[in-house]
Amino acid sequence: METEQKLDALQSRFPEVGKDVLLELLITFGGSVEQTKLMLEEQFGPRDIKTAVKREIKGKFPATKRKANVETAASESCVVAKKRAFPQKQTSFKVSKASANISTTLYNKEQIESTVPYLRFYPSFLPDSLADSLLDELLSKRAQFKDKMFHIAGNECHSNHQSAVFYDGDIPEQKYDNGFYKNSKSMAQSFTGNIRTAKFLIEDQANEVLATTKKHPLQVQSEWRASLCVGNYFHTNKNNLDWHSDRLTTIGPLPLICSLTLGATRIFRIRKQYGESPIYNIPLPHNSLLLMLPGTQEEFKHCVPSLGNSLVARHPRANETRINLTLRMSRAHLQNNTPSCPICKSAMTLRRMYKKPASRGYYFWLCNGGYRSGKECPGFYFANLSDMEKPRAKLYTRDVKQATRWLAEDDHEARTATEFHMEDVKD
Ligand SMILES: O=C(O)CCC(=O)C(=O)O
Ligand SMILES: [Fe+2]
Repeated sequence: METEQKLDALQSRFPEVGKDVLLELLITFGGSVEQTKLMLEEQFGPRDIKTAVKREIKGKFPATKRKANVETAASESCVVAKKRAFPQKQTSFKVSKASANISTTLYNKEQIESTVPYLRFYPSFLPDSLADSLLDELLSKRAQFKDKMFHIAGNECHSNHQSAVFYDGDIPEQKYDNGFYKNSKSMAQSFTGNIRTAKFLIEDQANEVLATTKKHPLQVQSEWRASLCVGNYFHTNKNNLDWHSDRLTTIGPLPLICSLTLGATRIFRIRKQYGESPIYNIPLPHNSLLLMLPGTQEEFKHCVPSLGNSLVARHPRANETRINLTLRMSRAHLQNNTPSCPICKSAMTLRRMYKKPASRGYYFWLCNGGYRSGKECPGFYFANLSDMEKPRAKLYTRDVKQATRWLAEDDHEARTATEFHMEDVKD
């Protein structure tokens, strides 16, 4: 097929992507329409979905604005600020397949850890007095938790829970996730004394667990230190957090994330990113610690639903309010060397492909300009993370053979897929 024909074929499937960008991607993939299509589907959603579903999306998104890839759209509880073109119902499309699946509730440490081995669960983790005073402190800071603001399909959206980002020490110039959210600045705070005390106890627990696991070269090799804490404020049972996996941009591949719940008991849900996965419901009570071990963000999605029964128990002082703190370790060189978008120069977001077995596991950089400012841009690079720990590393490539890839040990489907000529690809 001639290049022009290839471009026409791609354009008919992805009318929202400009021809110049398609050409750039086609070159990146050595002229392979199949591989370019895989990558685009990763961003924009599959194109062979059933007509009914297609029609549903079409009706909701004008063709020019359909870039809001379904994945991203579903990843935040979105309340459209200005226009009503982006319906909240969109979320239900993305999860409908999984919702039809069996959902199982895991009530205790043994059930949680044996069913989802990527998780560790510790009820009543902090000393009671510390958990209570941390809860009181955060309740009193409610005004400092802000809506996350971002764009989907050109519309300004607000999350329907509030967030704050706490930094260990001074607030850095370079914000969490490279200022992914429009209001990253106003969400920034320094660790309080209580958060720092909790951090030390959580770090000890985390390092004890990590010492029992095999470290992958992409993981943090040193002791795990929480330098960053993302707080989520769920004022009532109506506040929720939709299906997502946590962004890897500043915390890197295979991160450990430690999640502490304070206040009301709500359901936390988790399911595999791909395949016919059951949904697991995990009630997280006050002062429980959930460790999401390396690989959890790569292989699973999680959410805190606002279903009527998501509130399991009120808290004597916080009532329906639940505050969640997720402690993370940012990787300085990764953050400093995030590439700029080759098209619009915005900062990019680090993600991992998972939808198709043949491309699953590749890390890639995606322009986040559209999400932050509303100006849509499909800028893309593969991620080459081999020099991630070096101060001035080039962490991107157009060559899939140089791209960093991680596959779960039990992902036989992807390990045996051939479309990407696996024997040529560095794992
Ligand atoms: O509130 C929770 O339990 C989960 C929070 C979360 O997923 C996040 O901050 O990314
Ligand atoms: Fe999360």
